[in-house]
Amino acid sequence: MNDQLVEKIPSLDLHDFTSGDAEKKNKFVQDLGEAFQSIGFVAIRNHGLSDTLTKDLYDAVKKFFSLPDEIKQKYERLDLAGQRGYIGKGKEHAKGRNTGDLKEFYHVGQELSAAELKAENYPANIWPDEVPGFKETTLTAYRALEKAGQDMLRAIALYLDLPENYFDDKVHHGNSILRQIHYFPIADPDSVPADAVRAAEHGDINLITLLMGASADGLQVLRRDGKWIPITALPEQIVVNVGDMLSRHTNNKLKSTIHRVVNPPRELMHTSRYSIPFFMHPRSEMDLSCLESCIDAENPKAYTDITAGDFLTERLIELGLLKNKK
Ligand SMILES: O=C(O)CCC(=O)C(=O)O
Ligand SMILES: [Fe+2]
Repeated sequence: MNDQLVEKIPSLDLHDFTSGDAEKKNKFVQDLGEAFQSIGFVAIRNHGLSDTLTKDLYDAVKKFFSLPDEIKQKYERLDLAGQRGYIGKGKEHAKGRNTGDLKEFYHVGQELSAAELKAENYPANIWPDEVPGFKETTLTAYRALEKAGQDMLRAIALYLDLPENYFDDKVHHGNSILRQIHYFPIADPDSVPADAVRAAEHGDINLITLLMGASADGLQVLRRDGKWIPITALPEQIVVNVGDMLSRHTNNKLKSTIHRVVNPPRELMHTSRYSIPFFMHPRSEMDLSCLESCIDAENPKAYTDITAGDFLTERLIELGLLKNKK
């Protein structure tokens, strides 16, 4: 068990894992595993997203969010539980809260043929007509992040003494979501509920999250001793963290660390913040039961058995995105 209390999240180079150098690969696996057993977050470079792609993606996202609310609302489909398209201001709240977050966002999932979507039981993507290039750029980024996520999961599998390809078939056509977020400007800070924040503290639902744009101020992670640590990623890095599904599957060996996005100082509330997390989900049928190798006398089994699909449904109800049908 790694008991270090770090002041900043560790930085790793994904090229060390993929370059074919066995020594570097082993070190990457160990460093990643130790980081995920303690702070639950790392910053990664050489993740496969070019500067041009990142810039094009942000340009498209900024264009979309600058459209009038009435136009954006054309792409809001609340019957899809916020799983595709636009989700309006204040609609999502963190688990255990009622006040909505100060954000609007857009969700993109797997782009598959109609037959494949039906087989997986996924809704089709929704694309805005008003922003040329939005679809192409978003899908290119989706695929690059999915590839980087697959490499990260291979490293995690090795750290857990599982076959390197353990997660491969589980994430093939997985229910992953690219979330483009706009923390919108607020002209009068007194006009929003006093306890409203950009993103209230939460753990992510999925296996791992790959986050573009965390370098802008605001993102903080909760260290084990209760101290909030600001994330300071470099422009060329993306941040990768453990989500609740992976934490559950490893019986809490890997940590899904609570994080939040705090509001800027009052005089900067009129400014925007953008970020783009990729939530890497497995296929709905993945069994998230705690791995036997992570259960022992000191670490008794902490969770009941559940599939990824059922776990997601449970959490979407808790987030206010899915109405409880019971
Ligand atoms: O905006 C960020 O930096 C983080 C967003 C986040 O944690 C989330 O959407 O789950
Ligand atoms: Fe998050």
